[in-house]
Amino acid sequence: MTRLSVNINKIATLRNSRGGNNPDLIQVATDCELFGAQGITVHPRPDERHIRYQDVFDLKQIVTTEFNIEGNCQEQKFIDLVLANKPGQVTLVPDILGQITSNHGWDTIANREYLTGMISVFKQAGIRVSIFVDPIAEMVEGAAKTGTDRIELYTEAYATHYHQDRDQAIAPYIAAAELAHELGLGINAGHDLDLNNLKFFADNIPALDEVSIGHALISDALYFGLENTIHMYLRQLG
Ligand SMILES: CC(=O)[C@@H](O)[C@H](O)COP(=O)(O)O
Ligand SMILES: NCC(=O)COP(=O)(O)O
Repeated sequence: MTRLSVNINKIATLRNSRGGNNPDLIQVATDCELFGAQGITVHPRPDERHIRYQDVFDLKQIVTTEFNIEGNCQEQKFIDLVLANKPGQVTLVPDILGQITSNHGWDTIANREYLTGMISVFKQAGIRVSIFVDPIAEMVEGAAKTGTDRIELYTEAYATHYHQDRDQAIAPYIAAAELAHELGLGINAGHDLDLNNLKFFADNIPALDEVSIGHALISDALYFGLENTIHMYLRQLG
């Protein structure tokens, strides 16, 4: 069954907006796991707009499911943060400074040598590595040559086009996942997955190991409550 990793970036956004500790990020992470989340994901960014580097150290002490740290390994501070905390998984995302959110996967062909070197650093530390890629065959093939354990399919395009034509929206992701599986890569997915589009995605993507979901899930929790919302998302994953 596909595992649900809850991204708690937006809890930190709310907390930071008033400068205090409400909502308490550590308590929310603990409760997410209590409510059934099978992983906790954070995406510390250099401007610390939401997840702060200290949050990662604090979360490492209490996360009992799988801890997934996402971010840009082109920042030395990110590399040091991950190696100091040794999460179960690191997800390498090619963000550039000032992006409102992540909006593209790696060019795994142009960055093959760089990614191969970075991936070996984290794997030697005993950390599973996933790299953020678009559902493009050449990028998946390039990912397989870097030594990464998994890819994370960037699902914004699927979410954007889901309502117009869901079969057309998911087609490149099915093809990319089939290729990744043939190449021996694990398959994660994330970005803009929500209660409307998640079940169709999970039902149709072969060998999907994990989805990481944050923005929509936390937004839904404002209406349905966090415990109920996590259960609703888990039900979509069957
Ligand atoms: C890589 C990915 O798709 C998510 O981690 C996303 O980047 C969330 O980041 P924000 O919460 O800052 O939008
Ligand atoms: N890797 C995707 C993630 O962690 C959360 O993305 P989103 O659900 O906040 O768009």
